[in-house]
Amino acid sequence: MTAPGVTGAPVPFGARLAAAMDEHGPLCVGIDPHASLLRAWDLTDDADGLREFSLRVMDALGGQVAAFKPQAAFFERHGSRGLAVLEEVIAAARAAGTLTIVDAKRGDIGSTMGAYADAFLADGSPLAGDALTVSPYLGFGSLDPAVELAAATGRGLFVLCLTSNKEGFEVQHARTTAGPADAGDAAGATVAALMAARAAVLNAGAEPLGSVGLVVGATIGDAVAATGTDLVAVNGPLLAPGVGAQGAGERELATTFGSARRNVLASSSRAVLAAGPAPDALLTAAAAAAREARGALRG
Ligand SMILES: O=C(O)c1cc(=O)[nH]c(=O)n1[C@@H]1O[C@H](COP(=O)(O)O)[C@@H](O)[C@H]1O
Repeated sequence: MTAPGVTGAPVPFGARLAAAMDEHGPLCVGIDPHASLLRAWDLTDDADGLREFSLRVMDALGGQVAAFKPQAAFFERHGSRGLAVLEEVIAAARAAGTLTIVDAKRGDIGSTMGAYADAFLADGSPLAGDALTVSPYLGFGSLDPAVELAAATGRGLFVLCLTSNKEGFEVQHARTTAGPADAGDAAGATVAALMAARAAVLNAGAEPLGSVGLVVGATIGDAVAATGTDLVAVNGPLLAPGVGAQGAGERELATTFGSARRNVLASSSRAVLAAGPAPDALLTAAAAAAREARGALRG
């Protein structure tokens, strides 16, 4: 269920996220219920423990942060009961008025991508949050069914561009050769720059922010410049995982994104979750992470 605008059309995700970042600070809390975290919280590593963990996070932080990002893998590892918990988490976030980015990193072709879009982006689907992470490495155009359904329902996408893991360069820094006929100026560009250019076309003219975002890890050092990726031109939200447990902090956030930093949504999972299970401690950890993100990205 998307938030209706004045005209009855859904308010686009980019506008809703921009407002949430202004209100709560540019921080997304990732919900990654690792087995080790369940143990640390004295919970069982099964669907019951997963449910208890996730709903405690919702209770402690719902309405207090710009967004949640449940990582689908940690729900899928508990089978169908785990997926039911993911549905419950999405509904709880909606009830709390907090945006949800479902981190499922889907990517496929044609009608199969259409089915993923139906699952994660259609009104009424229990797995549909406010946005979805997607992988463009079957070609950006393979994401068209998701792009179209997200636009129609006021939802957003985060397209993997420069990921936080050290292996990503093999694909993302590679250069296209002659380039397909429709690549235009991007022919011969790095793959990352091409993905960003494609997102920029979709977000052109959107205010205050388009709804087709990119994932750009906060751990990538000088990769934005090295790949010639124009993050300002994207005019969309930039999801920046890698904060906290993967080692990035205020300095990395401030230096990685340059003049695109106002569009960045920093994302931290384990570093916030490890503060639990006490609700006050979770809230304190999230507030500290949000303060740091605000200082680094909006100071
Ligand atoms: O799409 C993502 O969120 C993502 C992209 C990326 O490049 N790197 C990355 O770590 N992530 C996700 O962000 C989360 C990071 O968790 P922490 O390292 O615990 O903060 C995990 O759910 C990852 O799957």
